[in-house]
Amino acid sequence: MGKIDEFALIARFFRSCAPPEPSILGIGDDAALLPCASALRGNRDDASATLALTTDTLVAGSHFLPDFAPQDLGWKALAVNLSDLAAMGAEPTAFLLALTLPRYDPEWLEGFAYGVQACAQRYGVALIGGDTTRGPLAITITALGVVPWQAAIRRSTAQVGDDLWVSGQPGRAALGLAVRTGRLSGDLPGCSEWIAALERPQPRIALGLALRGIATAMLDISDGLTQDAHHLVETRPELTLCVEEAALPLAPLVAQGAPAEKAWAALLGGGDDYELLFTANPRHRTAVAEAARRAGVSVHRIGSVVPRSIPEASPLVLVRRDGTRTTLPPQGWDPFRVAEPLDLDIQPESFS
Ligand SMILES: Nc1ncnc2c1ncn2[C@@H]1O[C@H](COP(=O)(O)OP(=O)(O)OP(=O)(O)O)[C@@H](O)[C@H]1O
Ligand SMILES: Cc1ncc(C[n+]2csc(CCOP(=O)(O)O)c2C)c(N)n1
Ligand SMILES: [Mg+2]
Repeated sequence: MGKIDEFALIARFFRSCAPPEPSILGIGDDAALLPCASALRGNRDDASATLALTTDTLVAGSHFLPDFAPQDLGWKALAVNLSDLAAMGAEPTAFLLALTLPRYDPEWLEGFAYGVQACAQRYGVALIGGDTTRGPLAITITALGVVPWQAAIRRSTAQVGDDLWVSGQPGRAALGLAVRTGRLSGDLPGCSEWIAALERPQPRIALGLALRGIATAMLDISDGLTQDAHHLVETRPELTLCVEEAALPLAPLVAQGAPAEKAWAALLGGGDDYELLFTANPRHRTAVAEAARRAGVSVHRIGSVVPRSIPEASPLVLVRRDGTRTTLPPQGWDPFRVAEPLDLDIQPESFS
């Protein structure tokens, strides 16, 4: 295959099939939005109820290592889909499960089903259908949620002057993967937490719901903080996101024993984290903190949205501790690029 990334591929081959219908939100956000006079969740009379729909695949070797426990795989396959609903501020309802299995292995299936069930129960979603076939191991889940059309939090609606926030501790999953592949020692104090982030991600459903009416734009950072941050301004050439180095939650990873350079790379471009990246007006700082407290998740204010000075200026800028600025390139996961996930071109100030 020639050199192309995932997003260029979708734009080139699939955009033309997208609905011209303005009442549908199609390709380009974490989930599609399909308005329907819905009977779901008792919203029988609520014509504004909208379905949020998303699908994600996990493929052996590409998304998980061969020794990944089936229970964890079941949990993660559902959790990564629910994360895309969380990123819209949607309430998850149900899911479809398409399984491709190399062989019938009841012991493996029991573990996998147990993990799916645990995640489904935790987030109150029902399995309503799917498909089962034979082939190389792959799991595709399609998740459905509900959100009033006006309440859905899109990627493209950040405002000049907004704060930029991130939930939790991005970088842990990439460090967990580095431990699992022997690139980091398994004796570091943070290991069990990093591996839990990799194997049992917690979709930020409660936070997504609590941020309705507060966040102006949002997405989940499955691919890596800087790469996904670029998506927030992809359709907004008049905006730049400024990320303040001093505000990034790097210290907790280092305190847990991650070598500073690896912690930095994992934080900015590791991916597989499923935290929420969002913007909100500064007058909502207390409301954001309160939403996070209610959801039981930490949030960090890591930067702001500013006007892009000239069209060629960078969509994403790192503001160093001394106030100097440098372009932040999109770093993160791309299934069509094979790269060492913890190698980054850009270094924190202390080692450059
Ligand atoms: N083959 C495809 N055809 C049509 N749309 C697609 C296709 N693949 C992806 N998309 C759409 O492109 C957008 C970006 O896709 P992507 O899978 O990167 O979503 P994401 O939320 O950024 O990442 P993740 O899958 O890691 O959650 C989404 O709106 C998705 O629905
Ligand atoms: C063996 C192995 N290799 C790589 C990774 C990292 N990884 C997998 S999926 C993903 C992001 C979302 O993917 P997608 O956009 O394809 O849904 C990342 C960063 C892993 N966990 N295990
Ligand atoms: Mg997403």
